[in-house]
Amino acid sequence: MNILIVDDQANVLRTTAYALTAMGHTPVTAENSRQAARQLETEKIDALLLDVNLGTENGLDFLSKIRAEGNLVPVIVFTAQTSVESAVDAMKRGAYDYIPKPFIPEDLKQKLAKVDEHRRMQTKVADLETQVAKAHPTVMLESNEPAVKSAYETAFRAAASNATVLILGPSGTGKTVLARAVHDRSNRADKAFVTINCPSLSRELLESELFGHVKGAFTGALKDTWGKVAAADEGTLFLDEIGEVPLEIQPKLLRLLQDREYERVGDTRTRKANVRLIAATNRDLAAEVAAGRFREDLYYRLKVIAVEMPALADRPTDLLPLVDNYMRHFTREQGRPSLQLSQEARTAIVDYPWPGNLRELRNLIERSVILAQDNEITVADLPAEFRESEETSLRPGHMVTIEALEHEHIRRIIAKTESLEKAARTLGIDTATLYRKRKRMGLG
Ligand SMILES: Nc1ncnc2c1ncn2[C@@H]1O[C@H](COP(=O)(O)OP(=O)(O)OP(=O)(O)O)[C@@H](O)[C@H]1O
Repeated sequence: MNILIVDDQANVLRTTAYALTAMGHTPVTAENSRQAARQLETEKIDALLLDVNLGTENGLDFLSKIRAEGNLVPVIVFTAQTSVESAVDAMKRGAYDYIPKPFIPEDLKQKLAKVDEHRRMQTKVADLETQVAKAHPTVMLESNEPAVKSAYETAFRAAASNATVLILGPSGTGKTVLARAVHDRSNRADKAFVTINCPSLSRELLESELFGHVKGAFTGALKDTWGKVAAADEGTLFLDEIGEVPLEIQPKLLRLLQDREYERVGDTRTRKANVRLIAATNRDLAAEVAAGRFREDLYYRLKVIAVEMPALADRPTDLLPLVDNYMRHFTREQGRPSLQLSQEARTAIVDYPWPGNLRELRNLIERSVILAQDNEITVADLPAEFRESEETSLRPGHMVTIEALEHEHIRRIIAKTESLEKAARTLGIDTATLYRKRKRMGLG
């Protein structure tokens, strides 16, 4: 942790800094409240050690002041051995803990370990809160599709390393969910997972959002800030839509990847950040490189471990398990445990091309569960595009050839069943025959 020590006695500053360094922390020092305030503004401070007696100043007044400004940094107060009152006063004013002076390094170490644990819990809670807010249905990370299985396997094998993972694929295919799953399987799982959505910000804002800035760096930079790179220190930074990062920022990302170094906007001091990067894009990065919109060196650096999430239309055998997964989740969430999906509605879902991928499917199931009037979701409960596809599709009794009907029937049964064996059993033919038919019809 970066720890600020505030004490007016130079020897205390020196020995405490020495002890902190030996414990693996980075000490920063200040002799009075003015210097301390400046350090809090310019440095990323994780904990503060504050002496009650700061010469002519009272350290506890400084504590009250930073709390009034909304600064929640954990503070451990140095109190005189005999003064119970100042310890009580310190706790009342928002100190995290106190330690009587002189102290032995072991006591300080234990108190700091508690602070560190507290910080971790705070990050975890913030993280869980965002997850809950997004109300992710139970994520399904199994698949019957070889392409998806291989994407998951590669990504999870790389999870334990610090390697950058690039996740490609159309919008709504689960790139963010996969990035999160990689983080959860890494040895950084108990640290922060920080997301930055690149296209939603202008170049200036994106740069400052990533790296932070110093006061006055640009119009509107009213105070020093720390960016998401600093927030993700020791954890994972997820760059969503990296294909849209402006060319000017790309070299800075490359430097962060290669040297783990960066500077805040308007700052000359180089800082280190131990972040693991996961990036995603729905753009064809090779084409972006060819068009001169994406740096080739960054592209090669990113694509060392690249996985591709296919469109939902290319995952036919995953479709119904995903539907059942969402049905379970939303019927529970909406308190409608006996609600079912009718066979016709299932067929309409199988027939639909799913341009919006998993996101569209999730939204459809959520909407249907909320709106269904009886205990069954029927085709009539689905939006118009599903009913149209049902009416225009090939059905017995429509003016179509037997071959076209057979083709359509086989396609749907394959899409609905988990294996070719099961499909063959449903169709009443043997697997080898189905295999041949499928090939001839171009369904495999
Ligand atoms: N494996 C999964 N199991 C269940 N639901 C999933 C899964 N993956 C994604 N989803 C759901 O699909 C939706 C889109 O997922 P996600 O945001 O990860 O896609 P994305 O590819 O990152 O999209 P975009 O490119 O638009 O950012 C979310 O609502 C998510 O809950």
